[in-house]
Amino acid sequence: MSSHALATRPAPALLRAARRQLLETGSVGDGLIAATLSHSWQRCNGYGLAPTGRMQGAPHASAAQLARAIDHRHELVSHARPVMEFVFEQTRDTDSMVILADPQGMLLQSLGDASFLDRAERVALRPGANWHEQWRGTNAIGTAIADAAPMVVHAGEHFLERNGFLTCTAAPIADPAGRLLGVLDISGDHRGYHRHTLALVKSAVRMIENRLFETRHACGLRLRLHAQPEGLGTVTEGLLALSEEGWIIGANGAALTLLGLPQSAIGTSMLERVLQLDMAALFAWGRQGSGAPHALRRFDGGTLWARVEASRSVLAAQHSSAAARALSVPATDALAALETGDPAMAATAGRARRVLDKPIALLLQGESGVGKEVFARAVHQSSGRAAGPFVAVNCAALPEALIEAELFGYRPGAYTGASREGAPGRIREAQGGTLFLDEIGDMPLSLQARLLRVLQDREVVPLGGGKPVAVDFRLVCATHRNLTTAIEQGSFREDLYYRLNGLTLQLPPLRERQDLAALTARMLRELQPERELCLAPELQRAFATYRWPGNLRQLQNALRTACALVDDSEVQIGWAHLPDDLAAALRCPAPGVRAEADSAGLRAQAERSVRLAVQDCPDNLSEAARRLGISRNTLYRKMAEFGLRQR
Ligand SMILES: Nc1ncnc2c1ncn2[C@@H]1O[C@H](COP(=O)(O)OP(=O)(O)OP(=O)(O)O)[C@@H](O)[C@H]1O
Repeated sequence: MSSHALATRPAPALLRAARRQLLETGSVGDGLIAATLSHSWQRCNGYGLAPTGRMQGAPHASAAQLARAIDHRHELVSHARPVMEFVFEQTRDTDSMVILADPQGMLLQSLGDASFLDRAERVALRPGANWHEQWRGTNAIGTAIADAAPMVVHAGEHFLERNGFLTCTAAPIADPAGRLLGVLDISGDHRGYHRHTLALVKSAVRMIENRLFETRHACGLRLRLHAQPEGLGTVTEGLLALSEEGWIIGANGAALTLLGLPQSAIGTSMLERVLQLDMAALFAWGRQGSGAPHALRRFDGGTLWARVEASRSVLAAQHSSAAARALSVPATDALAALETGDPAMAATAGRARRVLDKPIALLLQGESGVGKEVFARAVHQSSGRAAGPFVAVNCAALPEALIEAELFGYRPGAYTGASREGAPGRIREAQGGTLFLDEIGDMPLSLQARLLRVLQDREVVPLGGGKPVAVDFRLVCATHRNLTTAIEQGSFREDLYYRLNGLTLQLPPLRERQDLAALTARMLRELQPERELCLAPELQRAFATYRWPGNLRQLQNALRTACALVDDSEVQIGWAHLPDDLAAALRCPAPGVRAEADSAGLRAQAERSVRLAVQDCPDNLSEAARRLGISRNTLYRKMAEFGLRQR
């Protein structure tokens, strides 16, 4: 990370000359002031900010919004707080304050000298205020976010003159997957400027990042790295989290520096590419458990010292999968293929694995597009029924009469339009395998009663009568609805719910997953196996803060488009390769405080998008759904909600 850390600050006269030039010509000539500063000033000019006079309405969160934001970032806040207190102790009585901000520039918490607080209050340097550059011009917090780098903004370097009495030093805080989590800042009276403040902020950020890393990867395979063995265990050590196959799934900044890797390597690189090492040896060291440092060779000949740590369960799992490999049994099941480093997803797969071959029905819950059907297939493939059929039925897609025939089968001539041969029905087709009932919450009540009978009696009676036929299948259901609410409202049978819900598994929405980088890398490999494509770093950052309303489906569609647009000579996916609507959504400043309240606006926006997509593809709703990054079922629901009719 480069930092705008000048040993000496530019003279006020130089700053004045540069500012005049900016206001007169719209840009600042090379060499007058540091490039980081002139770029930031030009951005502020572009935002239409005026350096003098009254400030335009910057957003300020209400107490409830602030509490929600703190709650949303509770992991960051809880790890940052003790470090902030430590930093505050170091800076006490220096007319300054220590501040934590979120990635949108909203101040979450602060600790300050009483003597300075009054003046800070005047420029809204208090929790709830937003210090994004767009509102407050060049400032250490906002500019550190914009440049993803540590930043010092001193006195007249602030774009708004009203902030000129401040000296501010900030550094971004990244999570172990390289995503921006927040910013730590020390702000004070400009007369108290001290060059060592930058070093203090940087090491405080390192402490917070290391604490986050230790919590996130407490259960996996970890490597501590340092150029000297004595450096292991200190705040300067590199920290790496690895998957069993050796993928780098988490890292702190020091580890990336030691290995000479960019942040984009997290989730996309294997450790064997940068170090001469054998994963089996790594596990063996972990099993020794002595904590002794081992020497590792970089391909450039340098030596690094490493300490290996792994939880017992990881070591045991690796041991049994190594044994399975030795017996040439597939080492990983289909569920393992869905684990790309997200702890919630790994826990869900682990719970499913425990009941794989037991007669326990699974109920998958999660938003549209999180991969419920993919998960159901993986359960099937990992189970003893893998050789049998996997039959998926979408209960929301068909009218009641058809779904009844589709599911339970019918005898010849059972109803008008029935085929002459009759049909066994999807339940019987699942014989010996898995029946997946998607959108079970949308199943009509009358069919719920029939399904309940099938599950109780384990036999099906086809429509039109006849002898019951015994059936044996594994049931997996999925819904995005809250079935308990549906029961209260009388639209779902409670007795059926208990039959379906042997075990409920919750699949996390993409915005909450910690493995976005690894997941993206895997999707890119699957889409273009013969190429090594990766995301441009600025896109990675934008992806990490986006909400992904369409979840994995939306991500996969975006990457599919990008793969189609990227030239053969290119290795990085950039803005130009994204679908226009996604690029626009990613570019618009993160919603932060402003958009939160505006759910009516969001609804109107959603309605507009759905109308446009349906207008564009009136005869192909699958295509319309694909463009919107939602499933066809969701599109039908949205069309009904917005009063749009199918042609
Ligand atoms: N682990 C994964 N890796 C790659 N792609 C995935 C993964 N999980 C899901 N997808 C992709 O995301 C899309 C949505 O998956 P799926 O249909 O399983 O979601 P869903 O939760 O059942 O959606 P809905 O509720 O809308 O039916 C599919 O195109 C699928 O290929």
